[in-house]
Amino acid sequence: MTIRLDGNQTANALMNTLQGQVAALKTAGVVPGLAVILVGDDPASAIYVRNKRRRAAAIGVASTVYTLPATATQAELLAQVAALNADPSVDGILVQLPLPPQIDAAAVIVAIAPDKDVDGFHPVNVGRLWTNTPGIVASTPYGIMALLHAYGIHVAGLHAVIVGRSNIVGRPLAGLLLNHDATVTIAHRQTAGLAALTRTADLLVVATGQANLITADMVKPGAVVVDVGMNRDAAGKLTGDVDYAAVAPKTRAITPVPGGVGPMTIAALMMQTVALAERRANG
Ligand SMILES: Nc1nc2c(c(=O)[nH]1)N[C@@H](CN(C=O)c1ccc(C(=O)N[C@@H](CCC(=O)O)C(=O)O)cc1)CN2
Repeated sequence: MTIRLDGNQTANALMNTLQGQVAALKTAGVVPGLAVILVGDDPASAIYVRNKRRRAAAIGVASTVYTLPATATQAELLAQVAALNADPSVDGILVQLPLPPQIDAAAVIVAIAPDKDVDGFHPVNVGRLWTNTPGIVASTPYGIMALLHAYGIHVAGLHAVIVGRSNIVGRPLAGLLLNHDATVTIAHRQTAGLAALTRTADLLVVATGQANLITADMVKPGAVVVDVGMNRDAAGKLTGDVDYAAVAPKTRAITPVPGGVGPMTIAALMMQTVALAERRANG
């Protein structure tokens, strides 16, 4: 029988644990602080930021959202980052992506203090991941690993195929899976023979932004399938990159969209914010 990897349920369980950790921190005089910078008026980003704030409030993390207009300059954004770097009450800083075109996202990420970079996008944290001394890791890959762990799915020895090579998902997930002894292949737009490759995957992770890219014939029977896609159809309905109805019966386990990886992304952000606050509490 196929296991539905329920991100909502798993995230809620993790939140309960985090609530206890935050209460213990507060008793020790430390309130975990999360700063979120939102630039512009992308509607999806506004929803994700609102959900981050709600999740933070629910477990007792003090979160502040700094909203800058779509016309904000690079200098204004860097000044905001610098102020938060210097604020001792802030444990984690993140800049919601995507950014407006006049902003150089890489330059902004590199300006965040690496030990406050709760998104794990700073090159120092990327280097830590790829040298297998990870501290903070990108939230979506971290959330995927937590989801697999919650369902007792061990990746050691599995052939993991990741379709998508973004800095937010594909690349950091490859590092994490490798660190957990999976054999990893990353596929992308230029990969020839995608279907032949995905059919070799024991663990197939898809993060392309192409609705229904993965069809049943592209999946090995008994594979674990993780769908990171978030696509809106003409009616506004959210779908993943995997044809869920056709693929699910072939799999050992699969994430739904919505309710799979998305909620785990925010849970992972909270886990890492609390971990940074614990680091502060422990000196
Ligand atoms: N600075 C960052 N920017 C972005 C990140 C990130 O990790 N850091 N990831 C994504 C957006 N994102 C979090 O920021 C995110 C996306 C989706 C979800 C989620 O819960 N999705 C729901 C569906 C929501 C809906 O109906 O639209 C689900 O899958 O069930 C959470 C977080 C890009 N930017």
